[in-house]
Amino acid sequence: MIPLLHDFSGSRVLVFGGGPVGARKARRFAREAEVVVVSPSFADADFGDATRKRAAPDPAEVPDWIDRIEPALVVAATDDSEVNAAVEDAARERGLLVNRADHSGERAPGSVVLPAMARSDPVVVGVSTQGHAPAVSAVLRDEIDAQLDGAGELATFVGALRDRLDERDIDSRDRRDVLAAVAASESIRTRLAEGETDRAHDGVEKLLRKTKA
Ligand SMILES: C[C@@]1(CC(=O)O)c2cc3[nH]c(cc4nc(cc5[nH]c(cc(n2)[C@H]1CCC(=O)O)[C@@](C)(CC(=O)O)[C@@H]5CCC(=O)O)C(CC(=O)O)=C4CCC(=O)O)c(CCC(=O)O)c3CC(=O)O
Ligand SMILES: NC(=O)C1=CN([C@@H]2O[C@H](COP(=O)(O)OP(=O)(O)OC[C@H]3O[C@@H](n4cnc5c(N)ncnc54)[C@H](O)[C@@H]3O)[C@@H](O)[C@H]2O)C=CC1
Repeated sequence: MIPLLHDFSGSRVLVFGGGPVGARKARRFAREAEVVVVSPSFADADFGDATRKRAAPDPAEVPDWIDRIEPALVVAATDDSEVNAAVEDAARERGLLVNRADHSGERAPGSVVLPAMARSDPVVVGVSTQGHAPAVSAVLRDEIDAQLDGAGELATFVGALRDRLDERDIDSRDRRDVLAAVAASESIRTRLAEGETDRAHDGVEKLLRKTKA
């Protein structure tokens, strides 16, 4: 399996199953997609901004739900494996992305796994065991999360620096060297994490003088 980032803004996601797992998936996707959760009952959990529809479709009724909602991705998170299988089949027939929450290990071709995630926007890290051991993904995610201090600020800062360098007369090799040096600079990252943006800019100027840019 290959990790990809997919932008779901403007898309719909349909979740079958309103238990804790359906809620977790709904919350995740509701950050940017319009999410609908179909279930006969809903756990006392945070579903983000998802719309809840109370219904218990049997396997034969699943395709109709998908055709009505027109999602880009479908999640099968019920506790009924026949319903989950019908969700997977109907999604696949329609060429939609499908995440099946009740399967691990060997995956059907074309299936989607949700990784454990650590974020320091705009930096995002996903960890997966390709379905084999989700608890391991969660532990590794916690370890990575502890290392992300200042990562988001650094990415935002270096992104803006790229634009500023485009306005300077700097050759492309020097540009790359400066960006790599700033990205790797512990002191600039620490200053940014502490909100000392001016001092981070001083650090950049020092590096630029070294490359005579
Ligand atoms: C294949 C996958 C499908 C998918 O994409 O959903 C899947 C499948 C299954 N999970 C099961 C169990 C658990 N899942 C978790 C936790 C998480 N599971 C997540 C993802 C995935 N789980 C995908 C693979 C990810 C990868 O590649 O590593 C995370 C990372 C992301 C998320 O779900 O958002 C999230 C961490 C969230 C976070 O902390 O952020 C815990 C730990 C806990 O709850 O504390 C347990 C109990 C311990 C255990 O059993 O290992 C079971 C058995 C159910 C049963 O037997 O009842 C199945 C089905 C099966 O094994 O058949
Ligand atoms: N991916 C993951 O991280 C995990 C996956 N699982 C798997 O995911 C499944 C769901 O986990 P939980 O939320 O903990 O289970 P749960 O049993 O608490 O919730 C299942 C939900 O599905 C609903 N449901 C039942 N029939 C339905 C139908 N025909 N249509 C729509 N909804 C229906 C139920 O009303 C309930 O709200 C489990 O059966 C298990 O196989 C379990 C733990 C973690």
